[in-house]
This record gives sequence, C-alpha cells and structure tokens, in this order.
Amino acid sequence: MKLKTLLLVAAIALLFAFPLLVPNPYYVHMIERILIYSILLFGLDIVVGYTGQVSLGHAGLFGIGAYTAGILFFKLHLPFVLTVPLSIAVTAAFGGLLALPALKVIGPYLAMVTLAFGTIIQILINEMSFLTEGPVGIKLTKPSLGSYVVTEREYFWIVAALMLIALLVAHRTLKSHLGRAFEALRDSPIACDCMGVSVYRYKVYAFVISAGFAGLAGNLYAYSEQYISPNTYVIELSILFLLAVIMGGRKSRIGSILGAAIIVLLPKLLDDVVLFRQVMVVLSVLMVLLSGLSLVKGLTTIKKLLVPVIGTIGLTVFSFFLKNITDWRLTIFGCMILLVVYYLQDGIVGFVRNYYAAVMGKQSVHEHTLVADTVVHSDKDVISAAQQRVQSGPLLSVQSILMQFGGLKALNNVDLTVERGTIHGLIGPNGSGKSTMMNVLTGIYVPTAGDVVYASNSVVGKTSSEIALSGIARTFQNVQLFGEMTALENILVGLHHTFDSSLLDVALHLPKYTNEESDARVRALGLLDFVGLAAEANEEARNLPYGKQRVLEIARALALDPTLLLLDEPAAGLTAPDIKDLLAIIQKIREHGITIILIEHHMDVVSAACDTVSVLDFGQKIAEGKPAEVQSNEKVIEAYLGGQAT
Ligand SMILES: Nc1ncnc2c1ncn2[C@@H]1O[C@H](COP(=O)(O)OP(=O)(O)OP(=O)(O)O)[C@@H](O)[C@H]1O
Repeated sequence: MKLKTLLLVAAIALLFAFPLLVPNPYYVHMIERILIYSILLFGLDIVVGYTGQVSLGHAGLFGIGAYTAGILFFKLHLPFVLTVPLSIAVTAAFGGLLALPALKVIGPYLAMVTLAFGTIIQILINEMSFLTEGPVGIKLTKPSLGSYVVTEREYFWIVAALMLIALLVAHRTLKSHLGRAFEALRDSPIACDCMGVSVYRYKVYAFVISAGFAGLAGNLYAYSEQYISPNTYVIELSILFLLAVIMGGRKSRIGSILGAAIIVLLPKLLDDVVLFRQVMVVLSVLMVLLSGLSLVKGLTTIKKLLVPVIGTIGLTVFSFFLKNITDWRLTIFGCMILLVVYYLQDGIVGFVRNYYAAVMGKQSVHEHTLVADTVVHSDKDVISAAQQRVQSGPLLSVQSILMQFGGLKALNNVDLTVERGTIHGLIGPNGSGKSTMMNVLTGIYVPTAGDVVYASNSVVGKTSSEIALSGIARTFQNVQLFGEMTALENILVGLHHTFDSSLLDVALHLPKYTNEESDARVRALGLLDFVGLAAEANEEARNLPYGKQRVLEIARALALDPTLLLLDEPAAGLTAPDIKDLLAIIQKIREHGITIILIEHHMDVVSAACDTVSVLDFGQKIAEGKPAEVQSNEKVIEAYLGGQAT
C-alpha cells in the first residue's frame, strides 16, 4: 500500500514536472492530448466497461463539449471558469438523449443507433453555421484568468490538474454504490431490477455521467488546439476511443490512460520507421521472455503462444525490410489491433493483472478490503424484515391470475393466499407455471388478468424495482448473480436501498457517503456470515461452487430487508449436505419473521420446511394444504405420474 502511494506521488510529480523537464512544445502538447483523451475514456469506460453497453457516439459528445466551449468563447466571450461547467452540463444533457436508445436496444443495434447519433451531431455542427461557423470552424485562444492569458505550459498544468480530479471522481464513483449498480445491470439486468436497482434509471445515469466526462474533455481539447472544426469529431474517432478502452483494459483507470496513450502515440510510431523498428524489437524480446516464463510455470501451452509470438516477431522482421512505413500504416495498425483484441481480451491492464496473479499463484487481486474491525453482529442486526404496513390479514393474496403467452395459459385463474410468517410451498410438474408465478409476483411479467395484493396494495403494473423496494425479494431458478463482482459486492448491490448519497457525496467522500458505505460493508459481511460465506467475501461470484452461489443469492435477497422472500428451487443442483445447510438457513430466515414462498422439486425439502403447499398443474391450482395432505392427494399423484396413477 505504501509503495503504491509512493509510486502515485512520484507519477503525479513527474507529470507536473514534464513541461520543465521536456520543454519541447511538441511533446508537451502530445502528453496534453493523452491527458484529455484519458478524461474522455474514464467516462466511456463507465458505459462500455461497467454497464456493458456499446457507444459509437462519444466522438459526437466530445464535439458537443468542444463546441460548447468554442461557441461560449467566440459568441459570448465567457471565461474558461464558466465554459468548463457549461460544457460538462450541456454534454451531460446530450448524454441523457443518447441513453434513450440504450433503454430500448442492445448490442449491435445500440452500436448502430449511437453511431447515427455521432453522425447527426457532426452534420449538425457542419450545418448550423450561424452558431458553429460551419466548416470554417472556430478559433480560440488559451484560456484567460481575468486579464491574464495562460501560457502553453500553464495550460498543461491546468489540464493535468483537471485530469487528476476527473480520475478521482471516476474512481470514487465506480467504487461506490453507483459503480456497483452499473456493473450489476451489465451482469444480470433482471436480478438488478429485482434488487431494487432500476436498470432504466442507472443506464441513464451511466450515459449522463459518461457524457459529462466527454464534455470536459471536449472543452479542454478546444482550448488546447485553439481551433475546432467539424471534421475532428468523426466516426473514426469514436471507433478509436472504443478501441482505446478495449486495448488499455476495461474497468480500469490505468487502462484508460494506457488506451489514450496508445491512440495518441501509435500514429506517431507508425510515422517513423526507425522508431517503429526499435519498439518492435523491445516488444519481441518482452514477448519471448514472458512466453518462456509462462511455459516454465505451466500457465499456457506452446500451441496457444505460437500465433502471437510468431506474429510479433514476424512484424519485427518485416519492419526491417520496410523503407517507407507510410503505405503500410493502416495494415500494421490493423494487425496490431487484431493481435491485441484477440489475444488480450481483458486489455493490457487485465492481462498484466491476470498474469501477475497467475505467476504469483494467487487469485485475481481485488482491491476491496474487508472492514478492518468488523463488529460481530447478531443475526437480528443483519436481518431485518421490511416494515410491515398492515399487521393483520394475509401478506399476499393472488386473485384469479391469468398469464397468457399467445395461446398458452401459463397461469389460468390461480388464487393463492400466503399468511404472514409462514413458509408456503409451490410445487408442480415441469412447466406447470411456478416460475411464471414468481415472475408475476416480482413484476417481470404483467398478468393478462387478475390482481396481486401484497400488504394491502396491488403490485400489478409496478416495476420490478418498485416491487423489490416494497419488500419482495427473490432468488432465481437459474442463478442470477453478478458474476464479475465479489460475493461481498453482490450483497452490497442488495443493500443499495440503504444508500441516499448523491454523486457529490461520493465524489467528495463526504461523511454521509463514507458512513453509509462502511455500515453497508459491515452489514454485508454479517449477511455473508449468516449464510456461511464470510470466508468467500472477496471471491468473484462466478468462481464460487454452485452450492455457494445459491446461498449467496439468498443472502443478497435478504439484503433487501424483505418481508416476503421468494425462493425459486433453491435446492436444485445441491448435494445432500448442502441441502441440509440450506434447510437450516431457511429455518433461520423464518425465525426472523420473514414470510417465504418456496418453489421446490425436492419433496423432502418441501415436507421439512413448508407449513402450507399449493400445487400447480398446467397453470391451474389443483390442490392446497399441509405437505402430508398434499402428497397423498389423488390429483397431485396423478399430475406427477402423468395420469398413470390409479
Ligand atoms: N416468456 C414466456 N413466453 C412464452 N411461454 C412461456 C414464457 N414463460 C413461461 N412460458 C411457458 O409457460 C409454461 C410454464 O412455465 P414455467 O417456467 O412457469 O413452469 P415451471 O413450473 O416453473 O417449470 P419448471 O419446474 O420446469 O421450472 C411453460 O409451458 C413455459 O414454456
């Protein structure tokens, strides 16, 4: 930790000393460009790396930031201190606009729509000459502070300072509940909504915050170049930004800076054949050394290394036959991108991180540390049922529910009453409509007809996140964890509702946020302990054994402070000892006054846990009663045996 701080201080000192150490304005300007692009990439990484959305519209946002600065400077003569916040605000507003398609479409469709957004912005800049001066462009001077116009060197320092502030804000945001919400919506949008974290809202937040960074970068770029024109903000630039995030390494600020350096320096490198040869020789030597080490440590096979090693050495040898690199620039660039994207899918930072972890024989290193002096909490503290608004009467009343998919009635006129504090089993053969019922109760499906009354209020028509926040939590038949997040972070997403901090609280680390964060971490650890997963707190959820993933899902659901907990086949795929532990956990949950609906195929689990059981068959309720009664019911036996019972 100390070494890390020392390195950071040294890097910052070196950054500020750079214009003094290397006074050549060409190099100062080049580093300045890297810093500006880094700011944009911090933002783009929020959208691409964290929320998993594609954006080819960021060159357009960059242009909006630059033109806001240019227009305010040129038309209104506003000072730098005003154009900076205005560029951020205007671009953030456009980011909200760009978010709208992301709410409707995903993947290649989103790429197309954001690409169209970028193109429209460029055309508008070109055509709206009355505001933007069209193709002629706008000339600016370096910013002035009062009557004093800053020098090139001083401007570099301003950019460096703003880049560090942007870095800090991005880092803090992404390590907070906001960043966890962004990651959660990428890994499992359904689970995210069912944890009370609205996918809709957080997608918009991600685009707006990301655009704010693009706005700042655009503003600084305008003053840096002192001239802006529409042909800078083209689609190629958006693609380059996207490549920078991927090559540098997504979900990493260092990755963004590396990515920015690559896209600024690579064209220069490909201009100078001698420099290119030198860099390729160094790369080849590094490649051979690292490959040798990997083989010795048994981390990879010769077969896997063959193409990248031969490719790099081949490119190096090829460079010595080149007299002029200009004609080959695009081809070499393409080859490099192919090699990096294909072989370093986690980017350079991801590769280094994984390689280091593998060589050191450790699991991927997580920066999250456990709260040092964790107070040992009683179960009462970590588990608390949501406020029950109505204390008498059934907790849940499902009234004549019809759920139709085309001609198929997955639920056909089903009534269900769940009493408070009970465990209510829901069983039935495959395809009988049990999961459909869960989806109706949690707002994933809106029923064709009928009503669902929970704690005296109808939940039909409410969104999944609204229903979750009203106290209905669930687990999923196919585990829906946030795979790239640790067990602790998964629970923290469940505790999202305990946060009230704004972006400002997070960015400034105000006590409101730091208190909420440390309280949530203590509670998350308590919940992990409750289900016996305290030792796995820092393990990525996707690396946990299946049985542990299932109980982690239960702990995450408990984080929501539910009054009603829906467990969808929690024993599926579990070993006999795991099932025993699961039963103990279910009993403990019940002791805390939480009502449970349990879908289960294991009849021994149902018999052991449930007070009442309802049986569905072909979307209809065919029986209801105590487990023993239901099991001996003729209709139930017939349904399970497919009509062969006599
Ligand atoms: N989104 C959907 N679109 C079309 N049909 C659906 C949809 N969801 C469920 N169904 C159909 O509804 C019926 C009930 O499915 P459901 O998953 O609720 O059954 P289940 O009792 O949970 O089964 P299992 O025990 O196998 O999970 C099935 O015929 C299923 O194919």
